[in-house]
Amino acid sequence: MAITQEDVLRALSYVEEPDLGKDLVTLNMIEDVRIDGLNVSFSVILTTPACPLKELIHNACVRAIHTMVDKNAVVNVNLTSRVTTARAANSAILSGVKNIIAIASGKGGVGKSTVTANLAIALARTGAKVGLIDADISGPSMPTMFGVEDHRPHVFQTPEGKNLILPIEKFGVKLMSIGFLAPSDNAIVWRGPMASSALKQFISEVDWGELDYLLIDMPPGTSDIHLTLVQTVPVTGALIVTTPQKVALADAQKGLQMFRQPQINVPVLGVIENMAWFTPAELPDSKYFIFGEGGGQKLAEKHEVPLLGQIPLVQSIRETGDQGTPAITQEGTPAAAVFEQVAEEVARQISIRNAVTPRTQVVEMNR
Ligand SMILES: Nc1ncnc2c1ncn2[C@@H]1O[C@H](COP(=O)(O)OP(=O)(O)OP(=O)(O)O)[C@@H](O)[C@H]1O
Repeated sequence: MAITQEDVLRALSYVEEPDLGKDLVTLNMIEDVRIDGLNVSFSVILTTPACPLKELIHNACVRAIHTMVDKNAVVNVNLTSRVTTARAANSAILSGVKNIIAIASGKGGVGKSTVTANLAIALARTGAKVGLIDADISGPSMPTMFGVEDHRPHVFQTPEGKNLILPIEKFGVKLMSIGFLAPSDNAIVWRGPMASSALKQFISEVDWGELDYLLIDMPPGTSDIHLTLVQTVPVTGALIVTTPQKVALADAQKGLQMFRQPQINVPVLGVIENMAWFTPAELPDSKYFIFGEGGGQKLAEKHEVPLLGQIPLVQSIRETGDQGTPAITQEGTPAAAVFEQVAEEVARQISIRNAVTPRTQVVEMNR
């Protein structure tokens, strides 16, 4: 008997998206079903191009067609993606941006900027449209890490007469940094209100265009800038970067709790443990837990959020950052593989958040 579209959809209605707990047909993830004799093809629209479950979903689809439709069918699954959003369709601010992600740490120097830079590039390399705001006034390091210290963003005028800044583009990421506005030895001027107004400018006066993910590298601790951010845009979720060290964890917890305060109410997507162990280049299989062991896991468990990854302390991560070619760009290296995995986990948690958690509200200002 000839295979029909109904046969195919019925079979695929038994394939579950493991994270979202519903089947692919109910989730409207199947499109473009074509049948030609025993040749069956269809598209599966994933929630992110960085989906770590790609292979699993692909195999489950093929198995479902072979088991429930025809064991001799030649199945061609076209995996593609449309990044989900929990933002309102008519947002006035950052209207083309689907997900706004704050990256925070409690303590300074835990590697938040290093993690953010690698994460942004890793997401862009999967095919996602990615922007990055460096709002870290304590030391805006993105221009160095992206190798664009000497670049200055151009300003252009829209047909409506509004001035817009064009972000710098490198490694497939659109970048704006406080570091582009003042030489690094002037960093001290970026205290308080000036930094907050720079962040607002980056949000409303930069031509971000369409983005799947806009990452915002926040200053360490909890500051005015954090409040400015949540009062200006609905933040999709926050990532907390920490080392396993006790003092870093205590500060990371404060940062995490700030986002969770009822009046702020930004979902915490998970914890990333950086400098989880030291691995010398000449002993790639050795792990020295110089900042303690398991701290990120404990923090994640305590606050019931996922541990999104553990990044080792390796010399090449520091060196490549200083050289303006972050570790993720060094294809085939263990460090690049770690950041790829972290990026997949982050994208996965954003998709889950968008499916199950209500939209974030902008925090009202109390004057
Ligand atoms: N996993 C790692 N392995 C080796 N070096 C690292 C690693 N992560 C970060 N570093 C290095 O540690 C230093 C601090 O990192 P980074 O500037 O990213 O931290 P930060 O938390 O953003 O700091 P700040 O408090 O200034 O915002 C940098 O020299 C960076 O290259």
